[in-house]
Amino acid sequence: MKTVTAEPLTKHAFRPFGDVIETEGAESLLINGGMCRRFNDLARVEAVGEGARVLVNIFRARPYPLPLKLAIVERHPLGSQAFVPLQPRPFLAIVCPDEAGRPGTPRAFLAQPGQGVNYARNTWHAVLTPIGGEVQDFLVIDRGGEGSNLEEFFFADPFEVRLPEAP
Ligand SMILES: NC(=O)N[C@@H](O)C(=O)O
Ligand code: NI
Repeated sequence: MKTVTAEPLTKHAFRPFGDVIETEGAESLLINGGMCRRFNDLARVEAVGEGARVLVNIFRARPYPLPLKLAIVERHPLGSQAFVPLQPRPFLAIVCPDEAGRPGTPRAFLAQPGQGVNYARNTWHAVLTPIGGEVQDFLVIDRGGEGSNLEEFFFADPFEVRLPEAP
């Protein structure tokens, strides 16, 4: 089984797959008479196709044991999908480049507390992957409407996803 080792989640590294939702390095402005700082326009939300609309959801997700066996990835051709943790704990964002309509080698990004992700429309990704042993809630922003918004791919040879060795 091929091994994928998680790498730090950074805007630059994640750019080909979507957005990192975080205040670090984000443009912001003071609003409400100086009582609030708005970190603005952090992700590109897309919802296309017949009857498309943006959904705001909460996912209460169970954690996965590590190392993770990754046998399937998916993508949403009609919309983006954002995951923002509601508890400040790490999670894994696993994505693949598209290679002529099939997912290439996965890349796993370890999101730190304070980071969320937005998968760009049609980006191959693993389903929501909390780690660390506790159920975790996520605010999820994605697309509703008509038509099929899910394409799945089953790897003939699953990958093993693990965290980097402690320094
Ligand atoms: N099924 C669903 O709403 N969630 C998945 O798309 C996912 O990426 O977790
Ligand atoms: Ni998804």
